[in-house]
Amino acid sequence: MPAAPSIAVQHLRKVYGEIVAVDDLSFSVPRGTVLGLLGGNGAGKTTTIAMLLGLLEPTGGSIGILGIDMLKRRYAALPRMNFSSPYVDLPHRLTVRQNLQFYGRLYGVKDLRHRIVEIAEHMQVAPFLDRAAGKLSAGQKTRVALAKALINKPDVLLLDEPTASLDPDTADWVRGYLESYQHETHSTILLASHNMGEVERLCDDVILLQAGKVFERGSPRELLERFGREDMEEVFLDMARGRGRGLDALKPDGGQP
Ligand SMILES: Nc1ncnc2c1ncn2[C@@H]1O[C@H](COP(=O)(O)OP(=O)(O)OP(=O)(O)O)[C@@H](O)[C@H]1O
Repeated sequence: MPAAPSIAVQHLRKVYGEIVAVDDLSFSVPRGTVLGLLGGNGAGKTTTIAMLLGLLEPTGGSIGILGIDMLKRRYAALPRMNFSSPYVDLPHRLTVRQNLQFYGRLYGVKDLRHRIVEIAEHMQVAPFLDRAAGKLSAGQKTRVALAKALINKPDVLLLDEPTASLDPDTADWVRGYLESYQHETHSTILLASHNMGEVERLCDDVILLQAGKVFERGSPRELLERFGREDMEEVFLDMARGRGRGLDALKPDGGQP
């Protein structure tokens, strides 16, 4: 029997008053793969990630992570997950070390002292472990957020703009790190990003989201072929400017009314 996907989302919906932020979204992510979630501002990426984490209650639909129903038993899955987001600040007054200790305990990390030293070295935050988190530069904060996201060696990692604010060299190095982490641990990553090079490099599969709905889905290579483009930046611009075909165009009637 094939293994259950690490992430299984069905008919997910989130409505804020008149705004439909996520509209009947269904997808699954097999274990050991990376899914990219792409979309313009307001497409519903952050809302989707917040629902996967149980931070936001869906208006409808279901979410399974590692075979666990997140709407009923999320506390069984959370210790094996983690996330980073530029929209969620770590407590400002605590030092980086105290933050990592706090989250490490929350996730029940064994031999936490050693793990903090290890991840601080990997994410190159060791020189400012004893500085208050609120007093770091934007790029330093991003690296601390990633250290926090990896503290429990998660099986499922949700990354919202993981390289935001990083200089090109550091961003490239972080992508390399995530690539090796994913290969070594066979973990599953969901990546929301506006960086198309990052998506092409890291993702096995990509969902193009528009107004909370799936506009297109495929591997970067399939999307490039389907759109007749050379890189994902051009694919993204086609979608944003209404030149993409969308899933309707793949239906036998070509989406004709
Ligand atoms: N708390 C809220 N109340 C009302 N509307 C909201 C709320 N949070 C998000 N929205 C709306 O839901 C839609 C999806 O927002 P979301 O933040 O998920 O988009 P996004 O794809 O992450 O965008 P960005 O790339 O700008 O981060 C937007 O129209 C947004 O204005």
